[in-house]
Amino acid sequence: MAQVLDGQAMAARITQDVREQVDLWVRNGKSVPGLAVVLVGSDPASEVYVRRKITACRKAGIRSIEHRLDSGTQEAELLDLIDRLNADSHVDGILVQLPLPPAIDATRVLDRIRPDKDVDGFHPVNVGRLSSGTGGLIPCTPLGIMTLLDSVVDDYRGKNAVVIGKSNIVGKPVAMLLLEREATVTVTHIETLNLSEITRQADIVVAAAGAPHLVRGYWIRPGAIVIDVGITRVTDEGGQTRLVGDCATAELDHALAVTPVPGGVGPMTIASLLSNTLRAAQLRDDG
Ligand SMILES: Nc1nc2c(c(=O)[nH]1)N[C@@H](CN(C=O)c1ccc(C(=O)N[C@@H](CCC(=O)O)C(=O)O)cc1)CN2
Ligand SMILES: [Mg+2]
Repeated sequence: MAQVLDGQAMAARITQDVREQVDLWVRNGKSVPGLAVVLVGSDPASEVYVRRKITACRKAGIRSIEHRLDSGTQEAELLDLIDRLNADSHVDGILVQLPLPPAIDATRVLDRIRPDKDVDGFHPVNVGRLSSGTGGLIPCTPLGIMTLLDSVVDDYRGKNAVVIGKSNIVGKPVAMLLLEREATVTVTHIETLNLSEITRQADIVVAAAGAPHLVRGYWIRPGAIVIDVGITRVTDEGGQTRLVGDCATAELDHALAVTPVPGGVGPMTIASLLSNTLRAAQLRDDG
């Protein structure tokens, strides 16, 4: 049987660890780290994620400040809010929940966030730092994936890692992080030909295509590690909805380790946001 990497349990440990570091930070006379959470519109999934982020902040002793704007908000109004949060010394991290309504240019909004408050790691300065291996804030899902992988991989050198998906949020940054550890990285996507032949060469597969059960048992070689990033809500014949990952996990008994959906990468995304917020507060304090 493959080991199931319990993201929920690992996220709870990270939250506790951040809590202890925040308490120490405050005992040393520093101000409580603050995270501004911006939600535009009422996308149901975004509502769930934002709620979870705010609950996680409370558990970690981080002050969260919620800014909810209606779906008709003008881009200028949102940029104005970002400017105010950038200038507010009580705000260490700024998070704009994605997706934004189509009328708003998400790139323009994310580029407006001060790089040192960009706890999502989406600003071009942080993207550039990640690709040049020179620090910066790392996007939350890739950071969570690396923490999960680190629990089963000692040394990435000589390992073949295949990433499925080329998004700016997951695929590209996780490829950079794996490359930084000196894994041999292949980035593939939904248009890649002979995908299963490529994944069969992999020691590590990160599936982030958003395609339910794309990765079948025969795609994975015995002893490989499989990280399932996809979360798709499907409705079965009885009208019941459930979450399905990118991997047919029931066919992966021969893997060394797999992440479940739900309860794998998702909770680690939120835990990584807490670590990034504390880090942003510390980096800003250090000057
Ligand atoms: N500003 C950002 N927007 C988005 C990000 C992000 O990192 N920053 N990532 C995703 C959504 N996301 C966080 O925001 C996220 C997705 C999923 C989970 C999660 O815990 N999933 C659960 C299942 C959830 C459910 O029951 O529906 C799991 O996998 O166990 C957390 C955060 C896009 N937007
Ligand atoms: Mg402060």
